[in-house]
Amino acid sequence: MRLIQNMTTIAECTSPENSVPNRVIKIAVIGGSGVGKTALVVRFLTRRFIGDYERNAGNLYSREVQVDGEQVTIQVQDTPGAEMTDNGISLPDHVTCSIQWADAVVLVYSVTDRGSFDLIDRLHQLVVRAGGASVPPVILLANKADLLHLRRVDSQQGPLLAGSLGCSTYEVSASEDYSQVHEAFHRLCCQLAKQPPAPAGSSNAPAGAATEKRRSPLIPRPKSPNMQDLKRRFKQALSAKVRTVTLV
Ligand SMILES: Nc1nc2c(ncn2[C@@H]2O[C@H](COP(=O)(O)OP(=O)(O)OP(=O)(O)O)[C@@H](O)[C@H]2O)c(=O)[nH]1
Repeated sequence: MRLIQNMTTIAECTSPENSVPNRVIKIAVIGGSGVGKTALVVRFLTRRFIGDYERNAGNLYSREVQVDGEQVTIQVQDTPGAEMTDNGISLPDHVTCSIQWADAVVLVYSVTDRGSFDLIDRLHQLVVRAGGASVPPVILLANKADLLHLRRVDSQQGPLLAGSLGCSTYEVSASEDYSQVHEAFHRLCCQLAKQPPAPAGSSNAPAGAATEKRRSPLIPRPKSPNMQDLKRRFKQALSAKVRTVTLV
């Protein structure tokens, strides 16, 4: 519970008498600035595309879903954008902590932003280093596929890069197509759900017991000045079936 203090979560209504804790699947979403990380996370969790976000300080979203017939809690950590600088890569600490915390990582670039594509290799190296002996599953998302006239990364380049990194890739559009986004995240969740369950008595333990050693116990949470605004937006976006919960 400490991990999700002071964070906005998005959850479907659940039965309060359900005493068996759900399996928790933790996913970190990382990539360059403005590639659509928040838009993708929100699209996956709420089906909605909300086109207007403040710069992301790193929020954790949570939702209960069915994966292969099992009720699981998916926690998705959105992260601030990484940037290439003259001295290498500029990476908020939050990103590294999120990778250490996660059971799986979603790497995102925008097909309209060559720089964000060039960052992926470096970000993947970071994931491999942070993972040590147990590198988490990774998928590569090429976002903004709808912006044909602004494309700067050919559609063949994503699969080539993914092949060299040993991960799956999906070309998606958070704004135009929910099903592609859902398929990418859902397949990842299915893959994680097949891993052995966490050891008894550790509800915050990762899905794979072997990966426990690399987990960061607590992600430092930058206080987002935009939290109130985000809450308002999500309340608008959520359907009647879904409620917004803030855990303090
Ligand atoms: N056309 C189009 N625009 C998109 C898509 N995904 C995101 N956007 C837009 O791209 C901009 C950035 O989206 P965000 O979701 O805030 O990107 P981010 O990666 O979270 O940004 P940072 O938090 O600044 O790193 C917003 O104006 C979105 O509306 C997409 O698939 N197509």
